[in-house]
Amino acid sequence: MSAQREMKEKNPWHTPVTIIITVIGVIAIVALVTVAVLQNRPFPQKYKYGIVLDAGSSHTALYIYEWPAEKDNNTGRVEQTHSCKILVENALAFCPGISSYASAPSKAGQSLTECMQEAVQRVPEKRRGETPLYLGATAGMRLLNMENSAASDSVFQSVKKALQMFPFSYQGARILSGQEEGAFGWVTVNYLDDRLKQGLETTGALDLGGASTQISFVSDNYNGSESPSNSVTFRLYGNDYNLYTHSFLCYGKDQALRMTLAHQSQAGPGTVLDPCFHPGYAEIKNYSVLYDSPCVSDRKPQGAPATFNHTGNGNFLECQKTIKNIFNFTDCKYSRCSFNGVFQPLLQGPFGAFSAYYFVMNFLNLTDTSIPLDDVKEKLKRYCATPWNQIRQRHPNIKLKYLAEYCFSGTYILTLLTEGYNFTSESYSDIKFIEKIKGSDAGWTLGYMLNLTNMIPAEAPDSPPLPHAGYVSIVTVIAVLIFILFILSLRPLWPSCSKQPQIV
Ligand SMILES: Nc1ncnc2c1ncn2[C@@H]1O[C@H](COP(=O)(O)OP(=O)(O)O)[C@@H](O)[C@H]1O
Ligand SMILES: [Ca+2]
Repeated sequence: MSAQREMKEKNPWHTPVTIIITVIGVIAIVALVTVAVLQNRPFPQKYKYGIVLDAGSSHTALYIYEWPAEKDNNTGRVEQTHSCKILVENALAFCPGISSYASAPSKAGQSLTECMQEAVQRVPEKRRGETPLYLGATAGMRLLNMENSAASDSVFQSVKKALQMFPFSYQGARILSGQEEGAFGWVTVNYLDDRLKQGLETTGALDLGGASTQISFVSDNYNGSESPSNSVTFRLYGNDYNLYTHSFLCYGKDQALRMTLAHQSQAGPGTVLDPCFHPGYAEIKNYSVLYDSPCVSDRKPQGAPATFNHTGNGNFLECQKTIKNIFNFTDCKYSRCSFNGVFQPLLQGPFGAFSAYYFVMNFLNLTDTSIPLDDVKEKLKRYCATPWNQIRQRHPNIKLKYLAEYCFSGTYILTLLTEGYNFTSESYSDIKFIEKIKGSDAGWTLGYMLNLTNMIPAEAPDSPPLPHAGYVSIVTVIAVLIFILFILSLRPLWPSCSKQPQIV
């Protein structure tokens, strides 16, 4: 008995002080690691939302964006979660832009109701009040404003009244300048591609609408001084960008078609034999409708009846020649121009081409730009020469207006890119026809919202040096090391073998 008591007394592990220290040590380590884990654990994902209405010349679309609530300032985090196209009741697949309500402005606001109600359902109730809501109108409203500013104001009144009824944070409805439309399209594409935060080479943006078209890119040999009105500067994530951008009003594909047709109708009243429409295509059209646009400077031919026969003969080369008539290539007061005397620096790719560029080239199966340009033209030549009744049979579900115009639209796109912007057989392959990037539509809306909500900082944001998992691992390893050191530091007190008591 006395030997056992002696052993207990000599073995320091059995002293109450050591036991208490060890227990406190273990508790401290567990507490340290737990605090590290809990304190730095990522928050459960909560999202914030933003809504942008794109009031284009041909239709209005609503986009909802979301981003993690605690990371307003980081790139690549804002995503499109929903989009809604405004359709008009009783008019199957007919989606007019707000500018078409010039004669009945009150209906412009009403037309937005369905998509807005959908948005209410999509945004959680407690976020609605803080969700910014923007409406931006583009070339359709620019033209209406030029033609009849009172009608344009009434349309905006109606739209504003309607939007303010919804439980979002309404931030205004306005016409974007062509420069903004081009620049924000460029921001969207480069933001979604994660090129801005990483300071990578940027992608140019080509946007084809119905009433205007935009080209925006960064060119190394362009500093903005030659044509200041084409220059937009940004400082994003600590990088400076000097962007060239131009918007050609009236060179969207619907107005370009109008200008081409008006030019052809000047040949004489009665019939227009149009190489940009399929053989067998024949429609009776109104001169007054054709000439009802500030883009068309020509007048209805003298002594013409109210209508004309629009017939097709499907000839790509002739169509291209006809289209060239709407471009002016002669006057240029700068070192180089695209067309109509507009300055354009040397092209510098890559380029993303979206909106109608994509819709048209996708329909024509021509989005693959690794196909040589001559082969693309050859395919389009064959497509244009295909009789109209065959085209209709092949595509029974495509809206007839689009179907009738794909030959013109494809030819217009190739003419605009090669003759207008000076893309060559080589640089054509720098273009990518895109609809979406990582699930978000390419277009000006996202860039517009990022800009107005200050979500792209001028300087690179500070980020924690370690990710959460790394931080927790390091704290754990250090805690365990401290514990081991502590145990080792008790070593002099450890019982030695020689002192082992003999149990008899
Ligand atoms: N599926 C489609 N096929 C062909 N063209 C389309 C399709 N969907 C939309 N478009 C066209 O895309 C263009 C979109 O232009 P929009 O954004 O409304 O005008 P803008 O940007 O000039 O204000 C219009 O010419 C419209 O007809
Ligand atoms: Ca557009």
